[in-house]
Amino acid sequence: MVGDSATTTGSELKNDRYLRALMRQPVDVTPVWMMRQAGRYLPEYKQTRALAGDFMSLCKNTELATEVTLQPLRRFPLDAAILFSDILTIPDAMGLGLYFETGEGPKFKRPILNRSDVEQLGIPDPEQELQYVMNAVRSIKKALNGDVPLIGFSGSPWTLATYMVEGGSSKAFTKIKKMAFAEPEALHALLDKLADAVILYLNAQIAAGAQSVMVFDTWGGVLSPRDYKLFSLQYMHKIVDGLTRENDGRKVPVTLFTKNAGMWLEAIAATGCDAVGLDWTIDIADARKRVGDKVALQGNMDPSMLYAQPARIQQEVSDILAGYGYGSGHVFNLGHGIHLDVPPENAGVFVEAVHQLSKPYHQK
Ligand SMILES: Cc1c2[nH]c(c1CCC(=O)O)Cc1[nH]c(c(CCC(=O)O)c1C)Cc1[nH]c(c(CCC(=O)O)c1C)Cc1[nH]c(c(C)c1CCC(=O)O)C2
Repeated sequence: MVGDSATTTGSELKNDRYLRALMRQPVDVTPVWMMRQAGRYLPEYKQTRALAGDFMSLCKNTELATEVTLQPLRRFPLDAAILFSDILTIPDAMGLGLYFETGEGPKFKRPILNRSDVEQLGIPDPEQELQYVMNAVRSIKKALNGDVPLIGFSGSPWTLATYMVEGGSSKAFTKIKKMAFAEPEALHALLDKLADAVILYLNAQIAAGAQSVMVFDTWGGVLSPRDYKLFSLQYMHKIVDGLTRENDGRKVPVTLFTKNAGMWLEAIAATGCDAVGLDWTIDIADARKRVGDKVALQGNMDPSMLYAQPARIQQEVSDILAGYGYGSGHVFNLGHGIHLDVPPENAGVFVEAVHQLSKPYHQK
C-alpha cells in the first residue's frame, strides 16, 4: 500500500541523503534544510495560521500542522521535513499554561519559582497530553509518502527550564541563574525531570514515525564552560543514552544543537550523538578538524545572509561547502532559524546553490 506509514520504512525513502549524510555515508550532493523552514516568511503559512486562529491551535490541528510542514517542501527541493510544533509543548503539557503575546514571544501563566513547584510537576504521557504532537507526526509521515525523511525534535532540558523559570523569553537569564547558584538541587531536580520527559517524548515521536531527531539547546551558550557541562550537556547526554536509536531496521540519527557553543564542540561530540548543529560563529573547517570523523556537522550559514543578493548568497554557500571540504558528513543548514521577513525567493536561491555547488565534493 503506497503511502501507508506502516509500509513506508526508512529504507524505502525516495530521497535519503539527509539520513545518509548524518551517518557519514556517501551522498550525491550535500543535503539541505532550514531551521524554522515552516513559518511566517511564507505567505501560505500566514494564511493557514489565520485559519487556525493562533499558533498553538495550529500545532494542535493535525490537518493544518501537516499542511504547514509540507509548504516549504512544495516551494523548495529540501532534503528533510521537520515536524511543525514547538519546544514549549512539554512545559505546556506539564501545566504551566503556555500563551503567546504578539511581538513578545512565548509566556507561561504559572512559571516555576522554587523546589516545591518542581516537585509538583508530572511527566507528560506522550500519547495523552501530547497526543496531538504524535498525531501530527503520523499524519505528516503519511503525507510525505516516503519522499524525504521526517525530523522530530525537542528542546533541551536547560533551554526548556529557562522558559519555565523565567516565565518566558529572557535576555539576562537572572532568575534561572539565581536558581542554578542559590538552589542548585531544585534546578537539577527540574532538569532531571525534563530529561525524562524529553526521552519519553522523542521516543514516542520515533515510534510514531520520526526518522531522525534533533535537540535544540538555544540557550546553553549563556553558561560558563563548567556550568554548561553541569546544567545543560549532562542532561543532553542522558537523553542521547535514553533514545531508541533504531526504527524500521534503520538507524535514527540524533543531532544536538547548542547555540553559541563552538568552543565546546568536542564535549558535545563525545555524548554519542550522531551530529552536531553549528551556528555561524564558528568556521566549519575548524569544526571539522576538531571533531574529525566522530560526528556529522549541520550548519552553518548566518540566517541574515538570506537578505543578500543571490550572488552573495551563492558565494557564502560556496565558501561553507569549501570549508567543510570533500566527502559526506555535512548537512547544510542555517546557523539558526530563518528570519520572518526574508524573501522566500532568497531561500530558494540558497537551497539550489547547496545542491548545485556541492556536486564536486561528492565525486568518487
Ligand atoms: C527557542 C525555541 C522555541 N521554539 C523552537 C525553539 C528552538 C529553536 C530556536 O532556537 O529557534 C523550535 C521550533 N519552533 C517551531 C519549529 C517548527 C519547525 C520548523 O519549521 O523548524 C521549531 C523547530 C515553530 C514556531 N514556533 C514559534 C513560531 C512563530 C509562531 C507564529 O506563527 O506566530 C513558529 C513558526 C513560536 C515560538 N516558539 C519559541 C519562540 C521563542 C517563539 C516566538 C518566536 C517568534 O515569534 O518569532 C520557542
